[in-house]
Amino acid sequence: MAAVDTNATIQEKTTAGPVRPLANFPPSVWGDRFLSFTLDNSELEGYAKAMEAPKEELRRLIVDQTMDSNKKLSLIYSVHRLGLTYLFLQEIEAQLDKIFKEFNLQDYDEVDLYTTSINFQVFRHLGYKLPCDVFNKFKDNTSGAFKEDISTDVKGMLGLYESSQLRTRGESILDEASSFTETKLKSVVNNLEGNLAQQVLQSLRRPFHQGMPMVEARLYFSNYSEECATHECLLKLAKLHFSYLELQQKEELRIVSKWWKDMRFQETTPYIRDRVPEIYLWILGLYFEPRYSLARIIATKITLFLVVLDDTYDAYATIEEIRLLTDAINRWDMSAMEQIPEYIRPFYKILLDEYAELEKQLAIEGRAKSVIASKEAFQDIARGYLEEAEWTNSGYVASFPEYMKNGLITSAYNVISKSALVGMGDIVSENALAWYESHPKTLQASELISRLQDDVMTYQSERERGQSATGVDAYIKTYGVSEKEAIDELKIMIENAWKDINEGCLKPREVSMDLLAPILNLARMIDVVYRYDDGFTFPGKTMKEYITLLFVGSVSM
Ligand SMILES: CC(C)=CCC/C(C)=C/CC/C(C)=C/COP(=O)(O)OP(=O)(O)O
Ligand SMILES: [Mg+2]
Ligand SMILES: [Mg+2]
Ligand SMILES: [Mg+2]
Repeated sequence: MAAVDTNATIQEKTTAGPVRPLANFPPSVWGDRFLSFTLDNSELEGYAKAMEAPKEELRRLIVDQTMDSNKKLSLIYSVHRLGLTYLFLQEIEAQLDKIFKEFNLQDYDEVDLYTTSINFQVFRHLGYKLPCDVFNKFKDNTSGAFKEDISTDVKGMLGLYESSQLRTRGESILDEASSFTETKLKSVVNNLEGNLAQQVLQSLRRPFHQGMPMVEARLYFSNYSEECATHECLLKLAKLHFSYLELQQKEELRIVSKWWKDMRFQETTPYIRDRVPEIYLWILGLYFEPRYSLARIIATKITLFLVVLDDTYDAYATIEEIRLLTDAINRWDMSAMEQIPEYIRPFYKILLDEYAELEKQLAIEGRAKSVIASKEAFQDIARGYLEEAEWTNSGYVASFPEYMKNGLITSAYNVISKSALVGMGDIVSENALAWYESHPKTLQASELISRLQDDVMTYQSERERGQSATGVDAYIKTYGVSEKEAIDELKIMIENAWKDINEGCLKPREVSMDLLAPILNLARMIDVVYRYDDGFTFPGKTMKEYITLLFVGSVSM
């Protein structure tokens, strides 16, 4: 082996500057693709106008007193799966209040598994805790296991599988149902055909409850054509609604893409993950309603700041630089510019300018507090990222409880959910903000899911890059178990956190569902991005598929 020329190596080291934990992240999948869209407002208004008639017709159907309750629930189910609930929320809740009040278990004695599961899903999705006892009759009284004969009822099994995702703690029949139905569906899926095959494949890949609402609505429209065709007005409204949303979302994506390009992040901090469409998709996952258009743009920008921050701390800055930047973020003052490294000054200036602009805008509506809450959460996560960096720098492996205390912060779900509130308007009242500030159980559960699901999917590459703190390694160290056992335990914690979110969304709720939805949907987006791999660092699968479905090509229906 040739003698190593130590002089050259030493020489290289001094001119090349400090050693940096570079990650060489894969480049953007999309480049400037979404910059060229131009919104035709008259086209948008045309869709809005065309929606009026089918919307009125559907409203009449929803309030129709002569309709049988199971048929009514089945219609509401399709409305919900198509993402149309928000257009009829009062009417739907009035119907469900009435039917739920009349509920008694005996009425379900003769109802088949599929209808029972549709009813169960509608009630649970809309916040009514229909008892899971409605499924008792499908279990064998002696063995206590699910009756084998239901496993030939594929639609019923599929409905039971989707129903089980809505379970809360203590509903053991649904714990069993989830694994029982998943096993059965996997064993038959290859022998199925047509829509039913597509429906089973779709749910096995990701159940509706863990999916991204906007995408799930499109998939339901494609794979449940029979259910969507029960009423002409439903089909018509769904198509027009998708067309309307697509134009609005393409315009929002253009706005944030142009902003990102104008801010020149890719030039000033080239080491970061260039993921603008992916982060916009993530925020779209929180809420797709047209009224939250501005909110999506604001939350996308702040979450893009988080990507710059996370990648700077994880994949570029030295520990000294991290300490200086964290202090500057805590000081939140332009005078701190001179203390931070040259390369991160543009980011710091844009960060402070953007927040100052938001605070000014929201102060006009008397709602600057939501901006301040987001800013304080941003300072909090910078301190959380510094803690991780200090552990890595010293090689310290935190205990699991210590890791999780910091990990709920570095999950970023506190700062993102608070940033999502900024543009939501008057629904974000003082007590809504106070509830978020109280760090409620539902938010903690969403943070835990984000932190631990990400760790399960990224710990190996982070370990290779010398990062000492991940949930997996902290768990192994604290409880002296194998890597596999640690991961299994983390997955159980994630499953239980889902049950807490499901519980938190049931009536009587602490706050309106409008304020809970971003938290629930943030947990859903973790499933979308990290169920099978690190879908954010490597966005060529699910995220690419979803972005293509929603923003590439027109609504072909
Ligand atoms: C943690 C998590 C999934 C956050 C989701 C919310 C979000 C979009 C945060 C912005 C930073 C980011 C993309 C972290 C995920 O990658 P990573 O694996 O580099 O995050 P890590 O450095 O915190 O592990
Ligand atoms: Mg990272
Ligand atoms: Mg990080
Ligand atoms: Mg990670």
